[in-house]
Amino acid sequence: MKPDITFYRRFAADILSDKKTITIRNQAESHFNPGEKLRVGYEDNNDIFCTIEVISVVPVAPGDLTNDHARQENMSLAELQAVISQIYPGEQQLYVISFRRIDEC
Ligand SMILES: CC(=O)Nc1cc[nH]c(=O)n1
Repeated sequence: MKPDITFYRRFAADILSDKKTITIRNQAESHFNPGEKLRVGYEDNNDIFCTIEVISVVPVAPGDLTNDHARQENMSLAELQAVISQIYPGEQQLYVISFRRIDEC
């Protein structure tokens, strides 16, 4: 079965150990709703590695990212800003998807 959302493989360990509890996405992936349960897969092969429940989806401008966002990504703010500008160059509107991991697969 296809995942509902995918992550780069390098983020999987942090998700599975509950150190990463948000993901920042663009409009194309802002359609999730609180309470929705999502199958989570690897970006490179779509293999599913866990399930998460969406807690909230909140708009954020890249310039408004904070240390609190970085802590929830298990990164420094400088690392988070670099990752976001690499994945979403030039995007002015992003969305913070907060989640809790339900289980490993
Ligand atoms: C596949 C993909 O886009 N993964 C992302 C993007 C932004 N944040 C994140 O945690 N994972």
